[in-house]
Amino acid sequence: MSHSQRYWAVVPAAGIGRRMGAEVPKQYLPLGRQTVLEHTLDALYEEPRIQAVCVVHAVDDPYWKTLRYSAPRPLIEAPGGAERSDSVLSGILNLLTQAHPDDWVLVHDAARPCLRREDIANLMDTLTEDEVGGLLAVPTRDTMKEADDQGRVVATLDRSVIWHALTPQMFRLQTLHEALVRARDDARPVTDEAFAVEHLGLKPKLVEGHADNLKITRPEDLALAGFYLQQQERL
Ligand SMILES: Nc1ccn([C@@H]2O[C@H](COP(=O)(O)OP(=O)(O)OP(=O)(O)O)[C@@H](O)[C@H]2O)c(=O)n1
Ligand SMILES: C[C@](O)(CO)[C@H](O)COP(=O)(O)O
Repeated sequence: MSHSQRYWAVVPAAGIGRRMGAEVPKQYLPLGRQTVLEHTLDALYEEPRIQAVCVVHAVDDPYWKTLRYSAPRPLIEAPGGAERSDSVLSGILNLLTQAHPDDWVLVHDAARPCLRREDIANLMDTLTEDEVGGLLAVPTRDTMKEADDQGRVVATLDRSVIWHALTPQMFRLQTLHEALVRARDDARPVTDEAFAVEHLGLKPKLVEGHADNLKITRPEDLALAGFYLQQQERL
């Protein structure tokens, strides 16, 4: 690699939180004295190798401007899209105006505030010389069943090969750009970055993280996130 490698982050924060069913999008719900999104940003800025964070928020988002977040390093804004993958692509396009295509980007959900410092560092250390990139993930713990359309078990799966995909997901900017543009042009829905990269014929690396890096999705998840932040002495 001829240039010195740099690391950027994209935080998709343009969702409406339909499954959460709260009065405000879940990234703006309070967890102690800060919002979910501010805890997430704190976690990313704690990693000194990340030189700037691009927050992707909805164009008409009235909540973003009410935050009084003081970022310790550059914070870039980009407009959100209809799906998560559209929002991530918007962030990538913004970064490509100022970054090198071979720079790394870590995409991390706004709704995952409990990301551990050591998990980001481990992801970066593991992948920095990798050809493809990869993602934090945790192996499944339970016995896994495959169902038919009647909700009846048709198979018990080999759980040793099944992982839960978490974020951050870390790829080179040009790889992720190509993957997301191709997914968009093929009208293929992709629920995470790795899914898009897989369709380029590449194999993202799974880096084991921790299950406390949960995504706040349903109402009961908020209290659990508060508990995990307390355990990490961040609340
Ligand atoms: N069009 C979208 C949809 C989602 N996200 C972000 O992607 C992350 C993970 O998505 P998810 O948990 O599905 O969030 P929501 O779309 O807000 O939730 P729901 O599907 O329940 O509406 C969240 O940080 C969310 O803000 C985004 O930036 N742009
Ligand atoms: C990217 C993600 O957080 C990985 O688990 C996830 O795919 C987000 O979307 P979901 O529809 O809530 O699974």
